[in-house]
Amino acid sequence: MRKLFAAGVVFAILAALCEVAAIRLFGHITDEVLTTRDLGAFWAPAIWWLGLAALAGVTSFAGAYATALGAERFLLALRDRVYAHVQTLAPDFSEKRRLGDLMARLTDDIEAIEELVGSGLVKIITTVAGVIFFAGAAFVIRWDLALLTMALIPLFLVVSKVFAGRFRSAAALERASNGAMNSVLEEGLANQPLVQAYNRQDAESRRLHNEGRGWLSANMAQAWLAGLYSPVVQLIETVCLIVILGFGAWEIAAGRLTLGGLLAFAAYLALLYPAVQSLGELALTVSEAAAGSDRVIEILRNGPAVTDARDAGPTGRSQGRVAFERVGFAYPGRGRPVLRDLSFTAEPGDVVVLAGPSGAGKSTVAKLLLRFYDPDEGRILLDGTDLRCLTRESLRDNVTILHQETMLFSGSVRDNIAYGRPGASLDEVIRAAEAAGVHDFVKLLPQGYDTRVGQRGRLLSGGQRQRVAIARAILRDSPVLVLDEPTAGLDDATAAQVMRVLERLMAGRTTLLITHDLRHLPDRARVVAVEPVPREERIRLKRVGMPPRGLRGPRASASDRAPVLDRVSGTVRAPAPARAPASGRAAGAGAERVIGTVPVPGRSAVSGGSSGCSSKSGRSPVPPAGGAGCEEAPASPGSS
Ligand SMILES: Nc1ncnc2c1ncn2[C@@H]1O[C@H](COP(=O)(O)OP(=O)(O)OP(=O)(O)O)[C@@H](O)[C@H]1O
Repeated sequence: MRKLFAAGVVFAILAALCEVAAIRLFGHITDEVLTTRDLGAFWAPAIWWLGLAALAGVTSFAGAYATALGAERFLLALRDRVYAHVQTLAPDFSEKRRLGDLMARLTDDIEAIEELVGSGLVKIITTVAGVIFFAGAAFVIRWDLALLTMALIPLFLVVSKVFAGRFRSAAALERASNGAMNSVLEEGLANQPLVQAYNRQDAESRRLHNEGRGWLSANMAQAWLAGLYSPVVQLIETVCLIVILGFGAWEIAAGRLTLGGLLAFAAYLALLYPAVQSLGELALTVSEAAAGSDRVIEILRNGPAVTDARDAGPTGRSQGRVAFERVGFAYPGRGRPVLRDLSFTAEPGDVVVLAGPSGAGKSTVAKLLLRFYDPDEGRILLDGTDLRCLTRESLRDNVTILHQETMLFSGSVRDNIAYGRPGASLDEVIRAAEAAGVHDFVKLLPQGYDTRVGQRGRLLSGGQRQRVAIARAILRDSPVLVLDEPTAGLDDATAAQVMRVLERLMAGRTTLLITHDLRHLPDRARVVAVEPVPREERIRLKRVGMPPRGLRGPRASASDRAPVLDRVSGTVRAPAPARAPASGRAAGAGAERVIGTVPVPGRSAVSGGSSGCSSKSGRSPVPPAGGAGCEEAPASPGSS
């Protein structure tokens, strides 16, 4: 790209030099041919002039092409870079923002940066070079006239400076309102079924109109400034030309300047002043570009919430032993912790159900397991290794999450299933689809596996989308599985059907099942209740036992109803024998039971030494908060 920009500069300078030489020839023709009426002296300079014009045409085309190519490549690379950066940030980054605004930053505003540092830079260099050449040539003809010309140039610069400041504010407003307008469009289109079902079409149109009005007035402010700028500058230019021509006429009358000299001088000025003027316009473009670039830089300033430690290593295929050891966590910027002293273990083949009220922090457990964030206290282990000692890529290769809201892309059914394992063959896709119960309905689709599923899979039913996502997870075949509310909102029969499909997926894997719904749990399920952290500095740790399915209910004996106890690290131990659920709460499933109350340990209680990355024990002492023994790579903002 740099080479292309350099070539653009060189060609543009060559073109400018050709113009300088052509004007010199014009002066020569005026003095040696027109004034002397010597036609014989015309042909040689005329042929040179033609040659120069052809060369100027070729070089200016080559310069423009090289600059455009460099600019487009720069744009492509910059967009890739910023998008790749956004993908390193915790998903909450985009969730907290308006998507339309984010997209405007990734498209229009990035283009503005290109204008600033790509083609803009080339334009600045070549315009400055043009100013120097035309001014230099004018100096050669008459240095005193040229000095007078130069003395008038600051007038242009003062005017452009005054305009540029105002233009930047207007451009910043226009960028922001463009983002706001895109957000309204994106939200309105993404939620179209809701908009129509709630008869909110007019309200949405009004919302767009209001944002559009803000955008319109910002654009008009820009148009007003740009429109005013040109006549003001042209007026100054005309004044300058009249002064120079008047002075030149006086010099000709005194016999100190030839007509050809004055005409060539005027021709240089005719190129010089527009060049100076376009330098001023560049100041406006730069102002506009700077407004856009501020918005992109704001994205780049956000660093990822976690980075790989310098000594982090990849893990191969994990066995799937997961352990949370006295984990405490608060979202960045939120003082109140979401999780406090959470401990549980899950062995390969286990199904650990994370149950608890809405907002208790169940999904946060999944985010911590995927290492979107690191815990503030305690640690999380995979096969006995602290997650902070693993590379995020290898960790995530071992964990598959099925989100509550099924996420599909707008490609075909096959594309969406194969997303779980890029490069999977059609046979593998079909096997996964069969296991997930997708194959039967896909056979009925017009193009089978090549049928496109529409934006976010909207052309499929909710249940079909969910099964495609399950097939994708089956194909991914990772040892640890996180299922986030897979049966939320489903009736009993459908929930049972979904759980039957999921059981195939869960077989042989470690599963964390986040749910409020305690129906249809597999026999081996153990329930860990996640409680909201109370405001006071004490925490009640709840444990829940799930009697095996089929043994719940009134006919089960007391021993049958004994909970399958979770292993608990820390101070809480297995409870006294279980009591039968009092009132068949939660559709007869094992009712929640508080098994212990433990004080929140002070920092000294949890800082019993550091495990270091080499520790393989899932029961090793809890390290100091935030330290796992791995060296954190510096999370320099914007440097991922
Ligand atoms: N990115 C975030 N930044 C700040 N707070 C958050 C963020 N995500 C979640 N929270 C807060 O953390 C708490 C726990 O959220 P979480 O989604 O883990 O709850 P949950 O138990 O999964 O709830 P539900 O059952 O309703 O899905 C909530 O109070 C929520 O508002």
